[in-house]
Amino acid sequence: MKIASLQLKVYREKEKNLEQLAEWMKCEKLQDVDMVTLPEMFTCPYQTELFPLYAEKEGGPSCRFFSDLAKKYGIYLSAGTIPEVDENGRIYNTAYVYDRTGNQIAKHRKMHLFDIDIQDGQTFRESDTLSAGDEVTVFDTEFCRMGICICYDLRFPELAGLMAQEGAKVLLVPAAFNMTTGPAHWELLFRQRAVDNQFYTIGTAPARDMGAEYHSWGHTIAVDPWGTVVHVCGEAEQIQITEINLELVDKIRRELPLLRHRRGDVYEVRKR
Ligand SMILES: NC(=O)CCC(=O)C(=O)O
Repeated sequence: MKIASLQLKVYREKEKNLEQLAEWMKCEKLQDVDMVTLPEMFTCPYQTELFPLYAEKEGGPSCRFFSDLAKKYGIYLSAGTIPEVDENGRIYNTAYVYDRTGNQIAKHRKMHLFDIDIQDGQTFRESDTLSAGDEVTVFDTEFCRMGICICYDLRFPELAGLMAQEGAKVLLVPAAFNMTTGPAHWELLFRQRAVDNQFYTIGTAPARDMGAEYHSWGHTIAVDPWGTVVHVCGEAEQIQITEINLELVDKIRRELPLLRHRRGDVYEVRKR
């Protein structure tokens, strides 16, 4: 299975972001991939006050655009995240995934809102305009089961653990770390979750734009189930191609059987 992760720049205009995606999709490198993954909030600059302005209902114009693109190229599309508005006017940071025929096969609302305040570093309060989701999300492809969570969600090992317990062999993470926590924790977290759960972790980030209000760390990354970094990008726009070796997942889980060695008789991680 071949996954292409697109580290794209985020423009202020929503339509321009969709247009650039359509252009990137024509690229030669993408013609034989099985899945394309996109960054967090890739149609909307990462600014809390903009989320309500860019928000769309599930099935809205951006969703239709993604679905058409998945169908046109016959690929799975993990369409990053976009702001979603529900019937009560609540806004979520939402990831949608489409199959090769354009059907929506997964939807994940970010569960852990990114509210941090680091002295002399990054401050952000997603909860100013966003609500949190409460579903753990896995989905099936013809290759394997996959899980998906969004950026800050990755910091919570129980969530990734639940997806592994539910059979995920690849974890997709649309994300946008920043210049404070990115250098310190980005690679560490992707490696840590991969080693804990013996699955691939794929993080897709926006390219860095120093003219934007929020500076993305970039560094779109793929880590294998042994914890080895398979690829990592820099800060500029780039395509990362990852070959997923599912036999490696099975081999590592067989030889170092962490999932079987959990002491379910003493502790457990479970959904409420
Ligand atoms: N968009 C996010 O959730 C950012 C998360 C982040 O940077 C972190 O350090 O965690």
